[in-house]
Amino acid sequence: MNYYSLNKLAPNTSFKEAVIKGLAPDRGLYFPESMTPLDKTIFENIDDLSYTEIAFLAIKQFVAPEIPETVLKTIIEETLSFDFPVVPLNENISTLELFHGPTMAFKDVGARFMARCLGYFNKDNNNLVTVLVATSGDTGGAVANGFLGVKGVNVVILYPSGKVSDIQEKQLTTLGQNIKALEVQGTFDDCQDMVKRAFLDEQLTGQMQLTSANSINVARWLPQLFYFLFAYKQLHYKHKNIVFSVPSGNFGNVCAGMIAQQLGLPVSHFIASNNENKVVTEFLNTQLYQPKPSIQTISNAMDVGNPSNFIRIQEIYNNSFETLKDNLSSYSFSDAETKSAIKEIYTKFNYVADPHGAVGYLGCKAYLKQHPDAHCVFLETAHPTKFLDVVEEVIKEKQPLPDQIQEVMGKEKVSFKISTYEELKAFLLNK
Ligand SMILES: Cc1ncc(COP(=O)(O)O)c(C=O)c1O
Ligand SMILES: N[C@@H](CCOP(=O)(O)O)C(=O)O
Repeated sequence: MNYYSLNKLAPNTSFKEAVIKGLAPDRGLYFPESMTPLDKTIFENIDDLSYTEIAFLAIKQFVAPEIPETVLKTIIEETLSFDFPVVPLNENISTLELFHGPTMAFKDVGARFMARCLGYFNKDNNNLVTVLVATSGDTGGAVANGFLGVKGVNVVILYPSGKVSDIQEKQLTTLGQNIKALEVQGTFDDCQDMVKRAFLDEQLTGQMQLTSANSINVARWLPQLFYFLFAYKQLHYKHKNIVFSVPSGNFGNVCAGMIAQQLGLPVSHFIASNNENKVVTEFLNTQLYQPKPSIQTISNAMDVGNPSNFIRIQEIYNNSFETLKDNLSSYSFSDAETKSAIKEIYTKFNYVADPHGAVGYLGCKAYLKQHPDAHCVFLETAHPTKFLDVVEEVIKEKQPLPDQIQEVMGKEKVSFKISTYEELKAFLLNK
């Protein structure tokens, strides 16, 4: 598959080059040149297919021919070595748990898939690749874990100081080896801007091969489409009118769901559920797209004021506002509403949700008011214990710590403080 830049000022490129570059030279995001819908029988016979078979059939067109099918099968098997259960809450609402991976956030799949693709592309050369990542909380930990010890790859993670949870910070600052963490005095958007600026800096790109492990990288973004197929496999026999409520920040996840829809997944609608960072909610109400500085909330991984992937979403729907509105609704919720939702989910359904999942639940409720016949699946994108302070305060109960979390708790944080792009550049050049 070839990819084109959404800024349309750079040459089209292969999957391999798109993964190694991350962002196109014109600063555009890469987008697949074509998408062939999957054979209908795949959806008809989905019960007979395993998760790895479904994932293989869905992604192979995007990575061929650079990743041979036998290699792809191994990459997928290693990537998907944990479960993706759907838990029903009532007749109209289920949750898809995406936190059973090593860092207990949905980013694990994309990070593990991309690390293995890059490892494969790098196996025969000695060129060192530097992976730059901006994180508002979860991407950093997942990328640190997924890329730890990958030959020929150094990872530099930028995170906003004081704006990630304690456990998230431990996950991204304690692994050592080829993983370095930079603590930025600023917001997630500042981190993301610095990363994007580095890709354009010829002094840097002349001396090192830089790539991104944020969802701007197609190998990080596209595997997220698996989740929607896995949910369908578990629900299709019970519910016909399935909609997904996706807690959204950088909009990579909901956009991956839309790719699954383009591949033929019978899903009738998407809901982008937001916290107070609501540029897309406002766009759908006003047709004005106005990025804003991000606001700090208790669903911190969604504190994004200028979501990278919105441009891909517009491309999927041919930049038509009407088509977009037919396929996407968006709602925004305050921290107080999110806390009430955590409480409600616990008291009504005896289920402990994290603040991001709780925003997704609220999105379901808002949508179901207008569409009572739908079955809404909200994505539970991180494990509640990653946000221990908030969750325990709301449900007033101590939560047991899963092994993955206990493992990092006692480790020592190592980070380097920076405030400006110049400091990032100096760090990269002196490394
Ligand atoms: C727990 C959690 N929920 C939701 C999101 C938002 O996902 P996206 O950036 O793909 O919109 C993130 C971060 O990406 C996250 O870590
Ligand atoms: N919410 C993310 C922000 C970055 O999103 P990405 O999907 O583009 O990596 C985080 O947790 O870091």
